[in-house]
Amino acid sequence: MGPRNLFLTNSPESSNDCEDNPTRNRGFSKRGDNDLDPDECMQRTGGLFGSRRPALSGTGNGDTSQSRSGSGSERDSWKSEAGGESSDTQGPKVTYIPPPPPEDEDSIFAHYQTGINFDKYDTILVEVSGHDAPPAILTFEEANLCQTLNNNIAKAGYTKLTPVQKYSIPIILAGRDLMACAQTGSGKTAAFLLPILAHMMHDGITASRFKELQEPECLIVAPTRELVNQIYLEARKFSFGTCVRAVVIYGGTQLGHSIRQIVQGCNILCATPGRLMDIIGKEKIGLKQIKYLVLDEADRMLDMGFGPEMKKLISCPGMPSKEQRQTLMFSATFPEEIQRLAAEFLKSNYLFVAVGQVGGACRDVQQTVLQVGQFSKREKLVEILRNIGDERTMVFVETKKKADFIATFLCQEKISTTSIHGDREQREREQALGDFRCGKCPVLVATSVAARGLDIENVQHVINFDLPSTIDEYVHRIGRTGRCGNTGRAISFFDLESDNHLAQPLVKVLTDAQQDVPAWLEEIAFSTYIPGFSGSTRGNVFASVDTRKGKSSLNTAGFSSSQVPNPVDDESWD
Ligand SMILES: Nc1ncnc2c1ncn2[C@@H]1O[C@H](COP(=O)(O)OP(=O)(O)OP(=O)(O)O)[C@@H](O)[C@H]1O
Repeated sequence: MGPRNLFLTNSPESSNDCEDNPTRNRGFSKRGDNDLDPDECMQRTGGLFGSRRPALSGTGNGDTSQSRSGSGSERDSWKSEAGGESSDTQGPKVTYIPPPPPEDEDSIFAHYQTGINFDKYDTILVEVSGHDAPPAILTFEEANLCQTLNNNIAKAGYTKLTPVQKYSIPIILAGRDLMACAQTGSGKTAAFLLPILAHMMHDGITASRFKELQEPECLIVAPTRELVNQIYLEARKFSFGTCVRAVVIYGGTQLGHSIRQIVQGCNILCATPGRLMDIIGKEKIGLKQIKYLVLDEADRMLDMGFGPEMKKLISCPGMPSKEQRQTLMFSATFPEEIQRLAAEFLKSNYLFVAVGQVGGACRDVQQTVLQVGQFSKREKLVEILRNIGDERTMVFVETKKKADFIATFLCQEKISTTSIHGDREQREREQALGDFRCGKCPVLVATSVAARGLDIENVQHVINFDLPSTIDEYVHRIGRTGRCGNTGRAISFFDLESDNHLAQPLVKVLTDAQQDVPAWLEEIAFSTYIPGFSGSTRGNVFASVDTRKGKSSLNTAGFSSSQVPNPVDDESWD
């Protein structure tokens, strides 16, 4: 079974798609980029939060809200820009209506098993910084959740808290703002959903009913459509049997469909930024009642790609000030400069939870780095995939065109493959993910649009056909395997022509995750040492704790100078 319509690139639905902009646009670009697809989101650069994107031809896919050169003050520019999808004259309408998820209880609570290393989570060091942090809880019982929530937790197969849950749940229950950083696949979604739902239940939320303007209590934003959909399914699962209604809206789908979902009632809104701003602009969502604002993959939501949108969101009319709402940020990576930006969204007394090392890779993923030149990559990939057999494998490449190209190539090699990237129509993306999830196509070729958050059962392998531009992206990509205590493998092709700037951070990530570091990689890391190097676009590749603690403490949990050759020291990895 081959990928369908692989060459339906540049479809009208997707030409605005800004999900495929990896953190490459945070500055340091490793390649000449000549072979890269035009990355629309590069146009968003020009200063953190400061830039306005130039007008694109409005195609109305709803994941972007540019298209108007808004006039007037910054404060009300949200409205004119948010009209991005509203004009029917701006190109073909998006008509895709995603199929509703199954409603039966078994499907709602379907889950995969925790892995053999689940109990090892208990040994991971956790650091909480900030004042007056409530103590961690050790069991779900200690959280004192209502019976319905406890039933749902049990039906979801959760018997034991993960570390990020132990610390985050009491913090959120205590009403505190939170920035939490924990390894991929360690349960961050439930860490924010459960306490929010507990509060809502406790506050005696009124059942949602049909209204033209809905005023949700909770807003969850995430960078990709598939991820918000996944968060929505989790919210629906945990709110099962309650009167809390969760709704999901995202670009690439019919706007009218999003509106119809919302007007039926909405307590928890899960949204991608562009579609959210469109809907706010259409006055279908009012923000006055927002008590919880969650930024999942928060570092991504605040970087130059989505940061301006998030800034607009918090200055939308009606949005309660940070003092009046609870703001929660979660990610596996949190570069220092982004932590500083985040402060604008959070109360000054926010708490910072670091489970293990900020930006560290999950130790349940066995990482291998192979030296493979550009022209040998395809052959090597086929060799590896033939050895892997039918085990589910995600193959990451750097560009959308390459994703199509490699997927087609693999199909020609009789390896059942599908692909997901920002130039595919939403219908195709969902079909691809579905085919991969169910094992029909055990190989998924993906761009970074699939790097973050996706929780797919049984992904045993991640192959970085192309290494990403940043080490953060690498950590997220390999985190698609080795989830929830299960083990996984990641193989990365390191091209000496283009990847040398990643050698230092890679050595660091491998070492911290107790992986073998190839001698040749260490040598490159050593020889490409640049004092004050800030490649990889992370201000400090090894920021390990709360930036409020200052530089000196940043190194405590992250870096041991004995782990890399001299003269590289903590600071020099900056
Ligand atoms: N306490 C728990 N017990 C059992 N399973 C859990 C528990 N918490 C979470 N899970 C499951 O673990 C998987 C990973 O959780 P989740 O997707 O929330 O991870 P994450 O930390 O957000 O990962 P990422 O950084 O990749 O976004 C999910 O399938 C989730 O249902």
